[in-house]
Amino acid sequence: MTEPERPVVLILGAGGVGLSLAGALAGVARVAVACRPRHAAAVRRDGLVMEGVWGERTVREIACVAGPGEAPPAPDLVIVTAKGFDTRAVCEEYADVLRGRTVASLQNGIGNEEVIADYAGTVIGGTVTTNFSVVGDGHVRVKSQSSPMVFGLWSGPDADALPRLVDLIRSAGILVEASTDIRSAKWSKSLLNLSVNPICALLSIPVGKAADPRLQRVIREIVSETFAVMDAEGVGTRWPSAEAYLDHLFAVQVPDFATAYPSMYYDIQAGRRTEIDLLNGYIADLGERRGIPTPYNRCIADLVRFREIDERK
Ligand SMILES: NC(=O)C1=CN([C@@H]2O[C@H](COP(=O)(O)OP(=O)(O)OC[C@H]3O[C@@H](n4cnc5c(N)ncnc54)[C@H](OP(=O)(O)O)[C@@H]3O)[C@@H](O)[C@H]2O)C=CC1
Ligand SMILES: CC(C)(CO)C(=O)C(=O)O
Repeated sequence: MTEPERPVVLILGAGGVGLSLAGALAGVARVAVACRPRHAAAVRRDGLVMEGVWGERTVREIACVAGPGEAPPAPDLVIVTAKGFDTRAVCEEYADVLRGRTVASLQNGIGNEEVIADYAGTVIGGTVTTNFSVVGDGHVRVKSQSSPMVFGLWSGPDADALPRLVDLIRSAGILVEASTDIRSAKWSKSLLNLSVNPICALLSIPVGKAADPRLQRVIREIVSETFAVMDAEGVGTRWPSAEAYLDHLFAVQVPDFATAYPSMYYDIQAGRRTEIDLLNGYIADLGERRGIPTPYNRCIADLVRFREIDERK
C-alpha cells in the first residue's frame, strides 16, 4: 500500500519557535524553513539539534530556503514565526508564494493576522504558550509548556484549513486546540506577554522572579489597565476580570515558566528590536485613543524602547 503524500509546510522566519516547530513537524510533513544563513548552514551540515520537553534529537529532514525562489511553490500550509516587527517584510518577500494560500501566524502580540491577511487567501491565528530559545546555530531548546497551542480561523474562505492544521500539529505529538474565537485567544495569550516579557527583559530575570511583591504590584497595574482598554474595545478573554487573570498568572503561569526567560529578554540581550509595539506599546496607544489612562503600560514600553536603543549603541 502506498503511503499518503505528506503535506508541504513552509515556515517563515524560523528561530526559536519556527525551528522547533519544524523539528516536530518533520516526522509528519515535508518541511521547509526560511531562516537566517547561519542556521541554514548548521542544519544542512549537522541537522537541527533539539533539546527539551519536545524531545532530544537531531532532525535532518528539514529543507532550508534562502528566499522565495527556493521555497516550495505551492505549500499546503505556511506558518509565520518571525517576530511581529518582521511580519510585513517577510510577507512582502514571499508574497508570490502566499497568494491564495492558507497562512497561519504563530506569533505573540496583536496585529500580525491583519498584516498576513493582506497577502494570504485564508488566515489562521495561533498562540503558543511554551518557552523556546536558540542555543546556537541550528540548535534549539524547548523548555516549559503551560497550555496547548491554540489555532482559530481568522479570515478567508477555507474553513477546512483549521481542522487540517490542528490534526497535523496533533499528529506531531504537540498539544493543540481549535478555538472558535481566535481574537479572544490572542488577547488571552498576550496578557502573559504584557505581564512578564518587558519586566524580565528590563531586569534580566527569569519569569519566576515576577512573583516578587514589588514586581507583582507593577504587573497588577499593567493588567488592570489592559482590561480597561479591552473593555472599551469590546474584547473578551478567557478570564472575566483582571483579578481572575492575575490569580491564574501567579498561581499557574509564573510557576510554569519559573526558570524560563521570555523571548523579549533574548532580544534585549542580543541588541535586537523587541515586540513592545505589539504588546504594552499597543495597549498604551489604544488607551490614548480611547481616553483611558495607561501610565504603567506607557512607562514600561518607553523603558524597553530606551533599552533597545541603548543596547544597540
Ligand atoms: N521564544 C518563545 O518562547 C516564544 C515566542 N513566541 C513568539 O513567536 C514569535 C517568534 O519568536 P522567536 O522564535 O522567539 O523569535 P526568533 O527571533 O528566535 O526567531 C525569528 C527568526 O526569524 C528570522 N527572520 C526574520 N525575518 C526573516 C526573513 N525574511 N527570512 C529569514 N529569516 C527571517 C530572524 O532573524 P534575525 O533575528 O536575524 O532578524 C530570527 O532568526 C514571536 O512573535 C514571539 O513573541 C511565542 C511564544 C513563545
Ligand atoms: C510564554 C512565553 C513567556 C514563553 O517564553 C512567551 O510567550 C515568550 O517568551 O514570549
